[in-house]
Amino acid sequence: MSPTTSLSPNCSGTDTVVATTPLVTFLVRVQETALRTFGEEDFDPKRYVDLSLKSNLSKTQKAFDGLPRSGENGTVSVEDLKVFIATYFDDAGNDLVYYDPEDFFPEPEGFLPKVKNPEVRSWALEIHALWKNLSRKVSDGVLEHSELHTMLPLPEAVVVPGSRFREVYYWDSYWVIRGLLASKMYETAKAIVTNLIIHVNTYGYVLNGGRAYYTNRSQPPLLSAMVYEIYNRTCDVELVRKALPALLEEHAFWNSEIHKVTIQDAQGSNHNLSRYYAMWNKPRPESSRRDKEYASKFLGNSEKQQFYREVASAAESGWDFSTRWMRNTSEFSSLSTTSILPVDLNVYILKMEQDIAFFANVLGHKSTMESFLEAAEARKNAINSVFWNDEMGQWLDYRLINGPICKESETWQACNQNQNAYASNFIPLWIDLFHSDAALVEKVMGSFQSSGLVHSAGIATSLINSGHQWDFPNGWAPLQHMIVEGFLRSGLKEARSLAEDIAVRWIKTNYVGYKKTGAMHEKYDVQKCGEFGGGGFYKPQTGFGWSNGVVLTFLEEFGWAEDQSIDC
Ligand SMILES: OC[C@H]1O[C@H](O[C@H]2O[C@H](CO)[C@@H](O)[C@H](O)[C@H]2O)[C@H](O)[C@@H](O)[C@@H]1O
Repeated sequence: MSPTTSLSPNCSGTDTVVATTPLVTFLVRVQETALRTFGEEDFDPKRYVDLSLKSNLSKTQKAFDGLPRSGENGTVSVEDLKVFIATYFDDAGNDLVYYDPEDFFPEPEGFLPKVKNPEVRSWALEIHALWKNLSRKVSDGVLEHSELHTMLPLPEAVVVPGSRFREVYYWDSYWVIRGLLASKMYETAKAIVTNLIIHVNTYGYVLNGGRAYYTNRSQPPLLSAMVYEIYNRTCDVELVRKALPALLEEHAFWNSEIHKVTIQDAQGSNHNLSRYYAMWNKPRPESSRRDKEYASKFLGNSEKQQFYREVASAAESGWDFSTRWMRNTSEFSSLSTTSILPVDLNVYILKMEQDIAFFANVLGHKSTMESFLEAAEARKNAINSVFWNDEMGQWLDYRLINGPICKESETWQACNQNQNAYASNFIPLWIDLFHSDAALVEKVMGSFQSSGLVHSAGIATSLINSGHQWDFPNGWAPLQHMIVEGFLRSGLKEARSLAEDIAVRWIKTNYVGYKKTGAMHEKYDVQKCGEFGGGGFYKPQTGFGWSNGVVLTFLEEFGWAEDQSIDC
């Protein structure tokens, strides 16, 4: 699955596409047939690209082509398709087996010492026990016959987000790991990191998720942050030794020609920043019909291909989908992810640079340490010059004037900062380079409190109710966590109490939602305590890896007093 590249002047690699597997291509045909046969109700396209073959592909394809068809569309009957699927496939999810983590104890020693309230403590233990439900190993069948599966082989245990997300996800794993550390499950945390390092060693980057159809893109790059947190708790130098070469490779990926953009500031200095850029220009196999539906608005083939790249790049951002990536916030087909320099992505890469310098120091690699300290300093300056808006007291995404078309460099213009309020405008506070500046934190805190993003049940993703899941009124665990941790780590008294206030609202909504539905949810509605979120192109999911991780992390940090109410 090596990248195929054709070069255009000053624009090398921007039409890069990573080929998919014949199995994925075939499963998309089965998926399209299933939609025609079974209809829209309860149809999840991802289920079909997650099916495993019982025997070889050509035999299965032959049987599929031989199914009796009727009408203009060549519709297969419900009965025939059901029998075909049952005969030739193992159901989605059979390619992973439940795994009993050896480091799981029902009540680990030193678990959440600050949680005194018995009701909250027993709920926290239930959340902790969910790690057992979500722990998996790739089955032996996948390891022996990978050509029969879209699941990619990985040797170690993983923790999946839950429900339809039956494989490891890149950025989800950061909050899963934070929760595992609160649960004292250090070996499980290391196993996840080992798998993600294998992704880098195999593909050159960490994949969006552990499936063949995710090989064309990554996700918000938080591998260094995972290693950093584990090292902080375990002092495992061997993990750092194993991770460092992979992190150097990952850093090169995010600074490669397709991702790197140069902006010249008002003073004439050049700054390098990164963008999301998926190596794919077709419908996403896991959501092919929706992608095609929107692309049908475009007439030309090259416009369609560009649109599909914008869709896949939005999936790479983890914010799939959001008005953040749209030129016209009410028009999904105006998606232009690759023309945007995102604040949060550059913060993650800046953290990666700092972490690499830290790890290089641990291992005594002086010149690597020095060059990454320099890289971090340069990116910090770039973030300040391109994203910071002093009047608003926020960092704003920057829209490229020339769109995705490549140029040597572009000149910065204030009007290209996106002034809409997004939770991502506050993510820089998460890292110490920004939260250690007290005057800056005070200014950003004021701006955050008057942004309209803070609601009774948490921080909204945006102010725009677009129907997309990374917009109002949804709140997502990772965004709550980074903003809370940023304020908290500033050390300012007022910022700490703001952080605690938001964490308490978030814990309550998760708790009440759990009591009402018996489940932890992927996202929540920040307007109504105890309600889960909606919108987007798939049904709301439960499980849920990062929500569990953030609740445990918040409870570990802030605790819960004996007499503190947990109700909304
Ligand atoms: O199937 C559609 C999309 O699903 C994923 O995105 C969402 O779930 C992920 C797992 O929790 C999460 O990491 C992401 O932020 C969510 O928006 C997947 O990552 C997409 O690539 C996929 O197209």
